[in-house]
Amino acid sequence: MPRQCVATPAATVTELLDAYRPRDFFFTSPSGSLLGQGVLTTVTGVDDLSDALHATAAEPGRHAVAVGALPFNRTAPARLVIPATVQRGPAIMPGTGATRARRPRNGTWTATPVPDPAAHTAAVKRAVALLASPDSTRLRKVVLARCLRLTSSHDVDVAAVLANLAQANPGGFTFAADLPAPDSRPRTLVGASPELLVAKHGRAVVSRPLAGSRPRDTDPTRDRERGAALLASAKDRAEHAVVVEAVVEALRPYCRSLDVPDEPQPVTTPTMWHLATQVTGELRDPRTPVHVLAQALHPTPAVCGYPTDQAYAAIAELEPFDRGFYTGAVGYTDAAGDGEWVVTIRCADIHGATAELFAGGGIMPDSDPEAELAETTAKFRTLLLALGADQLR
Ligand SMILES: C=C(O[C@H]1C=CC=C(C(=O)O)[C@@H]1O)C(=O)O
Repeated sequence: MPRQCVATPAATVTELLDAYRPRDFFFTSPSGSLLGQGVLTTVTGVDDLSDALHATAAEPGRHAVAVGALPFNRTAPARLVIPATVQRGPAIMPGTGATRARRPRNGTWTATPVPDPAAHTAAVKRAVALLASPDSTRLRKVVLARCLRLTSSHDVDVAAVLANLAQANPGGFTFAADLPAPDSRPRTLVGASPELLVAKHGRAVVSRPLAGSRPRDTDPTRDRERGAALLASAKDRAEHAVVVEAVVEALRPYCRSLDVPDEPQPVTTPTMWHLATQVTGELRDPRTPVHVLAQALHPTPAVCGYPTDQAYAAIAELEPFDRGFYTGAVGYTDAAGDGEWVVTIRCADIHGATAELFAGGGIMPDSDPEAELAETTAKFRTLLLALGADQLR
């Protein structure tokens, strides 16, 4: 019987980041940090995760932990791992300098947008037409994304990118997850998501969907105006409401009570404003594992659209690339079924000297194609800054 060694609490976030190597799993959130190293068991279906966790005998008195990533496509294989060792640490305390940035040694970059900006605005126009079409009266929202393929003259320093993301986004969910690679070099999904898909502790469940965005402005007055304009925007509030409705609909069967604020809140990351709603609930059965809730919620209309099947079909028609693990979920579950899973956005898929960055936005009947393009450009900045490639924007 495999045994997992879990040390908790173990280390500072900086120690965990310094110990991180490609192929490990790293996750930090406002409630703590985790580093998983080595592999005891690998699982490709989220439905098999609970059995794998229970089969893993933890050290006496300790809990086993499963970590990993779910792809956007619910029928594609997930990458879920029970690591050989897990170290837990505290959350990053914003403003305390608990983490430090590293200068990435990546050489010179070339960038290829897929699709190119003009093709993305054309796809947004087609989506707007689809949303208005009498044939698709039920399609209310679709999320369209684009990819920026970067190639460096050197292999990308994934540990430096991860440290930079953690340092620049102390209030977010920064992660690195190993992915199946086409050769012997590691392939890593790395990012700093602002969006909590679901967290569960005992009976308590929390989801914080985001939808509706504006780029930040360097001028504080104009920046505040952008936040206020976002909160006042009918288009963004409608886009947001679709997501909250779907989150509530997915959680309701599992919860004996749910608390849903009437109004969204404007929240910031270093690069973006978003509308957020914190949904909290009490589970009927506290043994429901958090990954089961994540699977019930995924994909929310924040990353796919609504209704899901029609939105999924529109994405397949309009996006000229495979999303892979972008707009999936990343997180961990412990032996009690508690844990956190976040929406895989503001991320890159890094393999050798290439980094594929992804960014999308929710398209509504009144979306402006140029504004949607600008939104994706602004969202790329989270990763471009961490890569030391911000000059490419
Ligand atoms: C799909 C993405 O963002 C989603 C999450 C927050 C806000 C969004 C928006 O305003 O469109 C998107 O729904 C992405 O960042 O790639």
